[in-house]
Amino acid sequence: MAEKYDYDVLYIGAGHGTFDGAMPLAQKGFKIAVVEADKIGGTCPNWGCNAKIALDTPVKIYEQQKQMSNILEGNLKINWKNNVENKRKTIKSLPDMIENGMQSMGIDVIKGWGKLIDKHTINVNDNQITAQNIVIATGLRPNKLDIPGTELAHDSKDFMNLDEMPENISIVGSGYIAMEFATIANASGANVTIFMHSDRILRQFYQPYTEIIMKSLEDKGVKFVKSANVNKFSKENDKLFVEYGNSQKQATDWILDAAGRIPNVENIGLENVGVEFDKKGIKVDEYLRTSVNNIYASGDVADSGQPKLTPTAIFQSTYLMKLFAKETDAPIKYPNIPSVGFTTPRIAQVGVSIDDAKAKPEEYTVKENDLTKTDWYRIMTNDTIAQNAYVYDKSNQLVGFTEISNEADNAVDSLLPVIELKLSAEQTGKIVQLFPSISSDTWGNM
Ligand SMILES: Cc1cc2nc3c(=O)[nH]c(=O)nc-3n(C[C@H](O)[C@H](O)[C@H](O)COP(=O)(O)OP(=O)(O)OC[C@H]3O[C@@H](n4cnc5c(N)ncnc54)[C@H](O)[C@@H]3O)c2cc1C
Ligand SMILES: NC(=O)c1ccc[n+]([C@@H]2O[C@H](COP(=O)([O-])OP(=O)(O)OC[C@H]3O[C@@H](n4cnc5c(N)ncnc54)[C@H](O)[C@@H]3O)[C@@H](O)[C@H]2O)c1
Repeated sequence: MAEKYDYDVLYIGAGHGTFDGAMPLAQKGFKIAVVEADKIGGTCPNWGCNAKIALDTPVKIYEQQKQMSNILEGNLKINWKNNVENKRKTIKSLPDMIENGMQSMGIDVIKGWGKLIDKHTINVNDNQITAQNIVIATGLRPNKLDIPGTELAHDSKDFMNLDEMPENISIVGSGYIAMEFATIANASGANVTIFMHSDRILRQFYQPYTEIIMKSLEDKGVKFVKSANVNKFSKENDKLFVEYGNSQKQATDWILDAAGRIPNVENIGLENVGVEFDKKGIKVDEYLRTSVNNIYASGDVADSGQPKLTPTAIFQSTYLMKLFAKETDAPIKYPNIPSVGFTTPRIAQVGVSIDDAKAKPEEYTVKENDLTKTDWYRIMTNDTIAQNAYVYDKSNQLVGFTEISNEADNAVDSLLPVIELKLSAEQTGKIVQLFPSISSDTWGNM
């Protein structure tokens, strides 16, 4: 293939929006190049999911051993230096593993900044490379607050590479990154203050549950400043300050700006070829095609209306593989994409949310459970927070599920086939789980 052009498909960016689809496409005989300006693998392995979960795993264990202090003796604590070192060790091999994987399938991996010159050509390292189809998968970057002193604040990447845990940390924002990193910093001994834009945390999730997470963090010493209106970061002598509200000011040692992430759409030549974009990302149709017919967008940079998460990026890059290989000519049809906040306890959901179900009682019924009272599994670990809610449609089909508990991620994962494949009661009745296990509890309550 690829007679007229150097490549059949050229990807800009080497994250999940690219490699999950590019590798099987190369295996099918397509000639492929991947251009990456930074670390192979992109955000998720290096600065996102994998890096974060490596730091968080000791935090979950630390919180659970505190719950079992009636049985376990001694006071364990988190050694931050060791935690960061272990995280570095754990993820170190991932970029090479992904690069070797791509190369072994015949993909040319090109290190450098890719920029569109025309609809079939990109410039990288002063070389022009042509391709029949181009996929832009350049991801997101932190949205630095546009306020005086913004350069005094740090981002999530900096947090995960802190050599010492500062005594006092201020976090601006109350989304995924703010809440997950507040959980980690608090368990690691820092005094954490969260400066909220509004009065809600983790706004994608069911508010009564997120309020429980907020209360739980408050009980552990985290301070929340609601509707803070942070307007300046400043430095006097060696002390940093977060200035907010009406001339209020708080001293701190380290500031995490977690006020969201924005698409990488600049300086990649989108304007040169007429690829349309706005602040939500690159506009795509239901084939992930941009406004230029041989240029596609995948993963976080695409404004696809889907949550900007790794499962979305994997699904999109895999869909493009099938489209390019002519294994499908159908528009992309998304599965129910699950999401989880890795706080302790976790909050996770899939399918129809509790809010949407309660807003349409004529369409849905919601069955809520307090698992700390009825679920011996959680009683054993002394969990004080464990609730879930099953959403059914009028035919009694399970269409949504939300849980707040230490095992919420596993509970949601176990129900995905029931929701996605619309398994009937007869079908689910044919399946028995391991016992005791989270999925046996989760299915048993269904
Ligand atoms: C702290 C943090 C924690 C997260 N935790 C989770 C989680 O637990 N679960 C989850 O599902 N999601 C999580 N996410 C989100 C997840 O990481 C992203 O959804 C996923 O990585 C998106 O993949 P992508 O390929 O679209 O973009 P990215 O992985 O960001 O890859 C884009 C790549 O493009 C490269 N690039 C950009 N411009 C150019 C150019 N011009 N030329 C060449 N290369 C270029 C970049 O260097 C980057 O490597 C987290 C994100 C962060 C920041
Ligand atoms: N567990 C996970 O799946 C996970 C974890 C971390 C990150 N992510 C992904 O990474 C991306 C970024 O996460 P995030 O936490 O940065 O984004 P987010 O959108 O979850 O949160 C952004 C926060 O910034 C606040 N904010 C916005 N503008 C502000 C302003 N001007 N001043 C103060 N606060 C402001 C918002 O109110 C919100 O609380 C998301 O796409 C998310 O899906 C996912």
